[in-house]
Amino acid sequence: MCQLEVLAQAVSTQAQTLSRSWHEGKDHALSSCDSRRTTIPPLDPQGEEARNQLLAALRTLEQLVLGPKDTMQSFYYRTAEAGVIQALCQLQVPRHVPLYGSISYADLSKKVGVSEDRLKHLIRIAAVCSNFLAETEDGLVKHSDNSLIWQLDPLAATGMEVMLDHLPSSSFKLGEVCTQDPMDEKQEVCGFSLARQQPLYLYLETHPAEGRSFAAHMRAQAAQYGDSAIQACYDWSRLKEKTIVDCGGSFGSVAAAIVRKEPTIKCIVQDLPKVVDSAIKATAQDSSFPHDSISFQAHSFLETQPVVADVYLFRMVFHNWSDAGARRILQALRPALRPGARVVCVEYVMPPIGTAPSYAELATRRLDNVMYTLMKGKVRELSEFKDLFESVEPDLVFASFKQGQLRATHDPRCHSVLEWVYKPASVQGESEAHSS
Ligand SMILES: C[S@@+](CC[C@H](N)C(=O)[O-])C[C@H]1O[C@@H](n2cnc3c(N)ncnc32)[C@H](O)[C@@H]1O
Repeated sequence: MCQLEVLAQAVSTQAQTLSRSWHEGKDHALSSCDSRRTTIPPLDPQGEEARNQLLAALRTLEQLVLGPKDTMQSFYYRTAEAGVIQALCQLQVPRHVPLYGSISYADLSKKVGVSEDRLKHLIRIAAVCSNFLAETEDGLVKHSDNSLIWQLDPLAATGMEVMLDHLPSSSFKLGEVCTQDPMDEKQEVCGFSLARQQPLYLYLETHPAEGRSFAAHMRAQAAQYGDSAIQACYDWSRLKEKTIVDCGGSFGSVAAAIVRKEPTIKCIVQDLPKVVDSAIKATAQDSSFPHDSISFQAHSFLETQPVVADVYLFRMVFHNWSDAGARRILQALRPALRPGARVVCVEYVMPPIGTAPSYAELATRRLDNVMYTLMKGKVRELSEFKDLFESVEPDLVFASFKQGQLRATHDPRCHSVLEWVYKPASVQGESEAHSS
């Protein structure tokens, strides 16, 4: 059998397994007005693995069928097609198309102030190329599975709009970034800042509506699977009676998940002053928030850490920072470290090239690209994490690594956990002397 047939057969086998798992639950209809589902239904482990394998096989199959020249063309065509979806969103088109039923081009044209002819072209491009919006048999505009998100999950839709507005244009600055900062020494020189003349966080501050949408979308993404992903990723019972500083802990949802699992833990959530202000206001109204166990503190992790604690937690922080920035964060932590203190990172970790299933590596390399483009961040391999910590504080001894799930599409279950313990050489020397 040739590669084409082998792949096609793999697709068929995996599709059968996926279909079995998919149809086991009652609620299996994909995004539709009736199911109100914008994600695939929960699958059993076999179904999950079949989905991963299927996505990888379909991608290889498509490239094989296209051949190299048409594959390369499809890359820039798709970028241009993302531009069409961005334009339709900017014009608020998907919000004017009703959840049920349809709208005429004439009415849509009046609502968004663009000619019927131009709308027809744009919507037909989006519908045919990206399954975004659709036409009824009578030539009216209705939602497709993909555009339904704009009606069913406005928070996700707004987050996607922010990404569509900025990610493609920022990514086309990467060459310039590498020319201006060839050694990755300047955190502020990144695709986003070259495209928008200011870094992402300042841009979001000066565009408050976008800032609020972006932050809410990010929080919703991080909170997928509720408390369970964070509670399962580490044995929090090992930290009974301990104090954790959650560095860059945002609105305290991670801290809340931890103390709900292990109520003897005390947590201090640190973040930038504006975030802490909003977090205090938001949690004050939330009677389910474990106020007795969690306090908030405004502190930049680029400044000397003021709290001596048992554990310093960094969840989804380091991937936002270049090595130079990450070293600053660790340097600022050093003065607070006491023997036995732990540093725990909950992060996406890049598998060394070619070692993980291709679907998992693809998803993680995509994330690496997004982080570098938007923030000069980096998704690190385990060895890169170890080198980073070693370069700043060799007495932080690497203690453990727990691999997150390998999946074709990322969610908090994919987070790995890395742990270091502070064992200063002098203390290590003393304990060795006592034991001999
Ligand atoms: C990707 S979010 C992760 C939030 C949270 N740890 C979680 O896992 O959901 C990064 C967080 O770092 C915070 N942050 C950025 N710069 C910071 C700084 N210099 N000092 C403290 N926090 C900072 C942001 O406000 C944001 O809450």
